[in-house]
Amino acid sequence: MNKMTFIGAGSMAEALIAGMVARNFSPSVITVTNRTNKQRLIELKEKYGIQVEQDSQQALQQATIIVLAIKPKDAQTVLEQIKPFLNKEILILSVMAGISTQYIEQILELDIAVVRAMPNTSAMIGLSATAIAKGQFANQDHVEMATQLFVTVGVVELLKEQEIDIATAIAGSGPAYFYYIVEAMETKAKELGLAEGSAKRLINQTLLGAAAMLTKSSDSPAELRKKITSPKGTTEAGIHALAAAEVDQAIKEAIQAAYQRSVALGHTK
Ligand SMILES: NC(=O)C1=CN([C@@H]2O[C@H](COP(=O)(O)OP(=O)(O)OC[C@H]3O[C@@H](n4cnc5c(N)ncnc54)[C@H](OP(=O)(O)O)[C@@H]3O)[C@@H](O)[C@H]2O)C=CC1
Ligand SMILES: O=C(O)[C@@H]1CCC=N1
Repeated sequence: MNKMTFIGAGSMAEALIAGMVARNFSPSVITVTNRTNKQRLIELKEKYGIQVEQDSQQALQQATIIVLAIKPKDAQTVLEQIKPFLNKEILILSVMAGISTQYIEQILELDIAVVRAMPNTSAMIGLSATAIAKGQFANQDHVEMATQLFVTVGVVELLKEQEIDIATAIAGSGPAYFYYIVEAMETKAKELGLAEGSAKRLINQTLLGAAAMLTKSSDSPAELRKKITSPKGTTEAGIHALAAAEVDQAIKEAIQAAYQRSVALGHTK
C-alpha cells in the first residue's frame, strides 16, 4: 500500500483528503505536515482520522507519494527542505499552480518521477476536474498511480504539460468564476424581493441542472441556450443585457488573466 505525505495543510490539501477519505481511501496511509499551524493539523486529524506530523523529516518517513500542496512562492524552500530525504522510488505529485515539473526536478537534482496536477476544490465532494501531466522521469505507471488517486476525487484529464496553465485558468480557478456569478444572482434576487433561502435553492439547482444538461445532452451550449430563448421573451432580454455589457469578452479576459498568471508564477521561480 502506498503511503502518502501531504506537505501543506491548506484548502487544497483538505479538499483532496476529504474526497479521498470519503471514497474509502484509508486515512491511516495519509500523513499531513505544514509549516507552523499546529491547530490546523489537529483539526484535520480530528476530522479525517489521518496522521499528522510537525516535523517534515518524520512526515516523509516511508512515504511513497509526496503531495506538494504548498503555495508556489514556498516551492523552493520546501523542495530544498525535503531534498535530503528523497529517493528515486518516490512519486512527487505537485498541485502548485504554475510550477513546472522541470523546475521541481532541477531543484531536487534527482531523476525523480514528478506528476503535476491541477485539481479544484470540488475534490471535497468528489467532483473535481483534475488535469495531470507527467515530468520527464515519470512513466506510465506513475501516470496511472496519479490518475487512480485523483479519480477518487473526480474526473481526470491527462494533458501535455504546457496545457496545464490553460487547465488552471478554466478548471483550477473555474469554480470561483461560477461562485462570483452566483453571488451577483443572489444579490439581485434579494434586491427584487425574494427571500434569501428561496433564491439560494433556486439558483443552486439551476446551476446543477445546467451542468448536468451540458454533461448529458448532445446539444452544444449554444443550442441549449437557444432552446431557452423565446423570441421577445425573458431570456432574450437577459441575454441582450449580458451582450451589451460584453460579458463574453469579460469572461475571456478572466481566463486570459488567470492563464497569464499561471505562466508568470512559473517564470518568477
Ligand atoms: N485553493 C485552490 O482552489 C487550488 C489550489 N491549488 C494549489 O494548491 C496549492 C495550495 O493552495 P491552498 O491550499 O489554497 O493554500 P493554503 O495557503 O491554504 O495552504 C498552504 C499550506 O502550505 C503550508 N506551508 C507553507 N510553507 C510550508 C513549509 N515550508 N513546509 C510545510 N508546509 C508549508 C502552510 O502551512 P502553515 O499554515 O503552517 O503556514 C499551509 O498549510 C497552491 O500551490 C495552489 O496553487 C491548486 C488547485 C486549486
Ligand atoms: O488561485 C490560485 O492560484 C489557485 C490555483 C488554482 C486555484 N487556486
